[in-house]
Amino acid sequence: MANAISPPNLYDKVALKYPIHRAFDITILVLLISLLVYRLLYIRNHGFAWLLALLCESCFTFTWVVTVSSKWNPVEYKTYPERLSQKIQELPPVDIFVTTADPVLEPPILTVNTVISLLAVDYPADKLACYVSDDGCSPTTYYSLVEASKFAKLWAPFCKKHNIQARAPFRYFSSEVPLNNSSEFQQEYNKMKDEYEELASKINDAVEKSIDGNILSGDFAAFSNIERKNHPTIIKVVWENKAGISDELPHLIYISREKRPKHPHHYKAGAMNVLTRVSGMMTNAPFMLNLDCDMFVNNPKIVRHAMCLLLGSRDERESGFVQCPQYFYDGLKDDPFGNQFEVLHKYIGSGIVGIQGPFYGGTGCFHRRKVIYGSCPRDVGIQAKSLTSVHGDLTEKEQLKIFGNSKEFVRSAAQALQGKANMSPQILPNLIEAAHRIAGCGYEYGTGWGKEVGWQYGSATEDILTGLKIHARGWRSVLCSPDPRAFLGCVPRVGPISMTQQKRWATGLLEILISDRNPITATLTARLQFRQCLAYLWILIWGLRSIPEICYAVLPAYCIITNSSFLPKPYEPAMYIHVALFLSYVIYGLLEYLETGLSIRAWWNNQRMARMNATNAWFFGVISVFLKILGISGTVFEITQKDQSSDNGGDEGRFTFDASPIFVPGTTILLLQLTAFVMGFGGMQLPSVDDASGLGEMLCSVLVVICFWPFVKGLFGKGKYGIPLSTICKSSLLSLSFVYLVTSSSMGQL
Ligand SMILES: O=c1ccn([C@@H]2O[C@H](COP(=O)(O)OP(=O)(O)O[C@H]3O[C@H](CO)[C@@H](O)[C@H](O)[C@H]3O)[C@@H](O)[C@H]2O)c(=O)[nH]1
Ligand SMILES: [Mn+2]
Repeated sequence: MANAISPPNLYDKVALKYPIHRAFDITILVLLISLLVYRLLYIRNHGFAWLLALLCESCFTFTWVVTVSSKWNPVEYKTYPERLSQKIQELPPVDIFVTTADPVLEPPILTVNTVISLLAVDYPADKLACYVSDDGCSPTTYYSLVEASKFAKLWAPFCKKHNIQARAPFRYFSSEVPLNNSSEFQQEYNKMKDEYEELASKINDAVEKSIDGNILSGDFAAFSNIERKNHPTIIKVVWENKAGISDELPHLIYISREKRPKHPHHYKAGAMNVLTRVSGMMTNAPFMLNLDCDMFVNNPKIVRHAMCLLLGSRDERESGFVQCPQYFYDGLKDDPFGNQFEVLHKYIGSGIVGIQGPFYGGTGCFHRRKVIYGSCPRDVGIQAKSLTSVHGDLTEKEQLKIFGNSKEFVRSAAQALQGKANMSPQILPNLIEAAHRIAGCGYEYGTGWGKEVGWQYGSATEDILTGLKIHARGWRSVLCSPDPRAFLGCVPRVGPISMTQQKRWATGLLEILISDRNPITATLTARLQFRQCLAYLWILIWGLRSIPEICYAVLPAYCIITNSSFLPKPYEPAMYIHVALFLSYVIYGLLEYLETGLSIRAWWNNQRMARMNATNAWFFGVISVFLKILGISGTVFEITQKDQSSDNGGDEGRFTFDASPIFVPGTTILLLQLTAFVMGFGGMQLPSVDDASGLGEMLCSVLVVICFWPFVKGLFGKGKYGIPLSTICKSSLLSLSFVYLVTSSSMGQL
């Protein structure tokens, strides 16, 4: 029994080697620095355009430095769930959280599929409990869950018996009928298919009839006469695994937390904290898995894979949390909206994994309950008091202050902090009254929730902020990327929706950067590693990057209009720096895409979307943070619409527009280039001093137009494919004022 003495590893950490990539990284860095040196040396001979180019290129160089640092040591984890039984006696309990917020933007059938797939995972059912938070307070969602739990009682055994991979029924039944000739399987398959169709049609009917709030009764009475943003807490035990049987269904609990108009509810972070507390009181599992409502289980063994990482390391500090990469299903071909992030995951993602560990991505993540409650890794010892207010020596009074005024909850939290599982199984319905109190909107007032413990408030990207807080206390995190992929979610399939999402991210990230919880402070005063700080900066500066991007996109047009230059002339040797930089950047990008198995078209789409997102969505992120600082408006979490299959009727992937001001910057940049062409070719340029614009500026301007080609099409498109007239008017006005201003000020200088 050699195994008993030294059990095998539950996982391996493998360093990945990409020497060619490193060569490109360094080459581009050297070229960028040479460019900056060259600009500085010749700054005296040149005008404003040169200075602006220098400033923009300094920003790009900084971005490149943080990118290279983030990518430098890529790492991958391999997990061996089949060895779990040799290493541990009993699998630990896991509480699962699913959040949904709007039955229209997030159709209940999607949420229900996610929940069903979770109820059917390959893990002892008595060790799981699934909590669904419904910020939409929708009786339709509740009804759908009740019906879904009935279906899941048939579905889970079917999946386990036949070892089905796709455990979200809509996914399973939308693929071809599996080749299994046994008549028993065929019979069961047909039965399950009928059952699922019946469930889907029931849910569909409920959505269409949209249950009338005045006539709700019985089990639904709690939903009668309420408003979505003004209602008491509703908690319902949809299904309880009373006898604790491992092949029954896990518990399923519905929660709609209290909302009142005057109380901030902190969007998803607020919902997560309520889920944390209610589950703490009911099942108090030491591990928690959280998922957005559209992320279904694609690898039924995922909880076991995660356990390899959570239980397999000698020091639990190594795995403060386990994040699965966010992958999507049914993404459009060649990623026209640049939002599938495959290349990003592969290179930057695995690079960050090699530093202090992946960022928390908001979904598909396994947390340790005690880490969420604010604890530090053991080895931090005496330092803990400076890193967290939740340390070993808290009195009960202090605990009540931090965790809120509920003795029952504080007792469960103390257990969780000691890493103990819930010893005595509880009868769930008996706990509902106490649970109501901790789900109330006044409960957190004056406590540590949102700041010292739980999901962090104050940013629209609560995920990054919460993960940052955890890393700052000295925890590391791990990436779990089994084959097949762990979870799959929806990706926006329409341009404007994707842009709104990017805007929210840029907003939330910038909110973190300017707050006192930024990574620089965390490195100086806490235990965030220096290179992890650079990795956080790489993502937190998304919004700010819009400013040099916009300036650089306007620069060629500016130079042509004012007849000045920001590039060396074609015969000057310095031109080689620019050409080499351009070529190595393009070749490197193509290499990454082709190696990932993507097409050249996908590379181009991503490049162009990166420019369009930066100049439009990210810029609006900056504006909304600016308005927040001025106190003019608060930032909001605009929910991403999940199912847009019918929205783009036949012409999927074509960019569409709406009347949102988000498209003004892009349209203006485009109109400026067009104006510049007219002035350049029409001989309307200003007379030049000695530094006339030339071929370089013209080519750059053409390149900008090509990047903004969807906007060119939008200028001439009709309906949703066209840029609305109001946007064109605003942009024309902006462009004209710009041309007037720059020409009149240049004339003044002559
Ligand atoms: O008031 C709210 C708003 C949102 N949500 C839920 O939050 C999740 C994420 O919202 P979604 O609109 O899908 O945002 P995405 O941009 O797709 O989400 C990404 O970015 C978010 C941070 O901006 C993270 O929280 C997410 O996990 C991550 O997937 C969904 O389950 C929502 O139901 C709530 O529960 N309450
Ligand atoms: Mn989402």
